[in-house]
Amino acid sequence: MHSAAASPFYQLVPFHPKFQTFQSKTPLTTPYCTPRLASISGSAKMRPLRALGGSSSSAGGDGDDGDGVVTLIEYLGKEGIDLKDDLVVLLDHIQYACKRIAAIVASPFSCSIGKQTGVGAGGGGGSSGRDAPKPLDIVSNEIILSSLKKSGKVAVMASEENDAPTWIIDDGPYVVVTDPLDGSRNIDASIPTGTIFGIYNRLEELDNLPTEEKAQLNSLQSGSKLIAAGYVLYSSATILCVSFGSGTQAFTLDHSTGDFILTNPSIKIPPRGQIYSVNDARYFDWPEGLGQYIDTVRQGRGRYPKKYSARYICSLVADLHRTLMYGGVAMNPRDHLRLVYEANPLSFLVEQAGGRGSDGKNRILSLQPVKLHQRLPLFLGSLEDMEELESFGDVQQKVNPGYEV
Ligand SMILES: O=P(O)(O)OC[C@H]1O[C@](O)(COP(=O)(O)O)[C@@H](O)[C@@H]1O
Repeated sequence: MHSAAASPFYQLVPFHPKFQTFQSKTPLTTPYCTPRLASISGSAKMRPLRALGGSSSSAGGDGDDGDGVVTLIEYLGKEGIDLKDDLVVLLDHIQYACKRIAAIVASPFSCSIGKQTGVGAGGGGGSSGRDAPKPLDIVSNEIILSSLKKSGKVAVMASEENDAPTWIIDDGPYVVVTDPLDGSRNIDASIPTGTIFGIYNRLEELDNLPTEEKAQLNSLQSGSKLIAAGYVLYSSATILCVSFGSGTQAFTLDHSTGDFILTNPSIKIPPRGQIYSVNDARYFDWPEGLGQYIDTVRQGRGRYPKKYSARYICSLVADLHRTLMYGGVAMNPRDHLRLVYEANPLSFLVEQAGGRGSDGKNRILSLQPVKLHQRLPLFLGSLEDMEELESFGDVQQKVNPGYEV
């Protein structure tokens, strides 16, 4: 018998508190259990359990101690890129939160969350209708917020799901912006979803302002100030892709140990792909330039003399991940996606992989946000594809007849 009715759903997935401080060398069999730096030692020196066994001598530099396996925490720590301890602790809490979300979106009980929690409309930016948050959006938001609080490293969290940023602690060194579960409108069909996050330093010069004001201003930093950004893709594999400003790396969740394993070091987006990704049903609402660009590349009449293919999952993280892997351009040409917690972190990742993020006219990271839930057209992709697209001039869609689906 399940006692599901008695407790919030997200407490029912297999995360027993005992696993959060698990230190045994015994191989783990329970999925998603990972040592948690902050709860064990608060130090970046803690080494997680090995994914595949192997020697303990260090090869140095990339966290690989000779067995060819590098976990996320090893990569971040002293034997990897050697981030500040505070940032390692924060990342450890973010990856833990995302494992919890991964378990929930894949759970047979996820569809009953709404009934159990009674959550529904509301949420960030006064959204309603198709933009209203789904129960899983709210649950994911709570999971991320709880992890950020427990990290002790975050002053303020700005989320798609909250009208205003949430002030957490005065001396937290970091600011986190996040879309906790993007693409959740697809969730009932088990289509991939994702978490997006960006990390800034707290602006200490604002410390004396009233809380609401400093929360807002810290969250509205330009994307050029990001110190880290990432996404977690919940798909056939759970992928954590992250950049700290020196390249973009992807890690794949090993379900047998609960570790994220480095699988795609130094991702380089191909300079040109052969794929465009857009909601093609809006063709007749597009401006002339965008229509001409798509017509050109799909007929193989562009600078690259091959016919392009269309791929559109309608889940931003999934569409971007494919674009990073295969090249091409992923876009949403209307004012729909959000600058602060979607466009900025994703543009940072794409640029760090050698690509470009633009609103069709300007580099995304050069834009100064003026409000938290600000929307804009978004184009992300391979350098040559982006240059060709922008050469058509008029690519931002202004017409919105009120799409319902
Ligand atoms: O309806 P469109 O214009 O194709 O937009 C789809 C896009 O909206 C998103 O679902 C995000 O919208 P929400 O932030 O409202 O969930 C993306 O994942 C996806 O790329």
